[in-house]
Amino acid sequence: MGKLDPALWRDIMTYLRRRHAPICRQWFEDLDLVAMDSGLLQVRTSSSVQRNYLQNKCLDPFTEAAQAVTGNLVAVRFVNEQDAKPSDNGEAVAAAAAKTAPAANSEANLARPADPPAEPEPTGRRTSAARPRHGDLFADQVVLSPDYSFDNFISGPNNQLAYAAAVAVANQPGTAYNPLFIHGGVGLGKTHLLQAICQKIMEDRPDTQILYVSCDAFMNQFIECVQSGQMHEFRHRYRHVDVLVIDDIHFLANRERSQEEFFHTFNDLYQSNRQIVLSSDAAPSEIPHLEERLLSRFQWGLVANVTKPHYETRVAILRAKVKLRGIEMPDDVVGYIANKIDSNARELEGAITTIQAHAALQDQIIDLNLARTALGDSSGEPRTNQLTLQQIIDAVTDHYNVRLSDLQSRRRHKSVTEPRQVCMYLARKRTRFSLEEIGGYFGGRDHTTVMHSIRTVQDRLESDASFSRQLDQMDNAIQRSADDARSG
Ligand SMILES: Nc1ncnc2c1ncn2[C@@H]1O[C@H](COP(=O)(O)OP(=O)(O)OP(=O)(O)O)[C@@H](O)[C@H]1O
Repeated sequence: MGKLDPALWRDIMTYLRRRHAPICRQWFEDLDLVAMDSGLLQVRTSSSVQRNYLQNKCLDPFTEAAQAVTGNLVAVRFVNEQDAKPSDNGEAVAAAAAKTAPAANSEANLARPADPPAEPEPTGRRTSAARPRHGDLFADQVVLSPDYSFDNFISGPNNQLAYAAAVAVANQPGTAYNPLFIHGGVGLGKTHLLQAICQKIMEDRPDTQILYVSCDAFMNQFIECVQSGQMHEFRHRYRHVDVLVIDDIHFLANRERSQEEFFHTFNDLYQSNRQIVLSSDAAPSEIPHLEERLLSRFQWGLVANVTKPHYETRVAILRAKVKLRGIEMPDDVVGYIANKIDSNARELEGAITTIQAHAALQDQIIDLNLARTALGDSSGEPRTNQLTLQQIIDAVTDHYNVRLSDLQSRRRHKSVTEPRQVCMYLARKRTRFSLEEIGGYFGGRDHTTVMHSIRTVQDRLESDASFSRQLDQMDNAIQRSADDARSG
């Protein structure tokens, strides 16, 4: 084994902070360089969650840093105590699965007595801990983020019930609230709470078998298993766990066969007191075309809503995120961001990333001036690349030859629904209006309808080249009119 130069790790960390600041976290300080042998650099982490996260999300920057600092073609591998001392008693092995954008987050902690101990591959993108049991069938797994713990969650009036219920479920899975159903708009912490539940249970009860998947993964696996005659494997996977966590369950809307299968999965788990945790962008009663029997089951336990954070909570979230990243941000900058962005925590985080990137590029400390410039309003004016809703409406109504009053009406004919959906999609993409605001403008529709419209357009863009060209034309027309407005 090669002798370890103590400066090596320090230099790697310095390189990462300079070149890859957004990925750096305070908990990186707990990482340790344990071996450097035959071109393989081993970094010890303090948990399997950290190990899987780093191996899946941060391998490239760490490898780049290690190669830049050593000048050699080294590979990096993340390990933890369990890798050093493999267990043979069939204890739980963490397997990962979650919603990094754009897919949903989900992590599994599957007990697999017959499996070998988890050992990440040095250069692979997926840890063997995340290796599926049945070939590639269950491979669409994502990774738990060490950031998404209860300690890092800010509880406020907007999420108190959901937070308290999540903690109760994590402390007593299967007995506190079953199912726990958390719903709310985008970026409001639903996935964070789901992952925090998983991590707490993994810490306190390592033998618990947890399966955490996105609803998309559930449905895709179901379809594949039906087609390949592997329903036995599918049912074994979903019905032999202690805790089943499914993110974005609203995707079950309109999916009759998936709903049917989920109904039986639910019953099986529920009847044997196993915990079910679900998240959704809408309350059970607002999920379109959800079978009555599922609707009532979703309401058996606790339904908790998360809403937009108030100013004080936004400030606290910003402070927590800044601390997690190990950066300095003066109070006036925190206050400025909290004032400017009132939509959701994801956007608050995005603002921190933008400001951090500006500071790194200009090699400056973060202050109010830099924050204002970074967020695009040094003059106090709205951002220049921001479009107005009217510009979008003009382009879309021109293209489809419809009137705004049609789009705002209750009419559901395709000649009206398509331009309405396109308007909602473009409004969400090109303006800062919230889902609620957009829905309100287009005939008092709720945010779930807007979400549904956006998804419909996105799906079509992927499968219909002619539609995609038309959307490009409208987008170009909108941009031209915005350019004209600016120059005129
Ligand atoms: N109360 C909170 N405290 C700390 N961080 C939060 C809080 N709410 C949200 N966040 C952070 O905001 C980001 C987005 O949260 P998350 O992914 O959980 O949202 P979501 O409700 O699942 O949204 P979506 O429906 O779009 O998936 C995450 O980084 C999360 O840590």
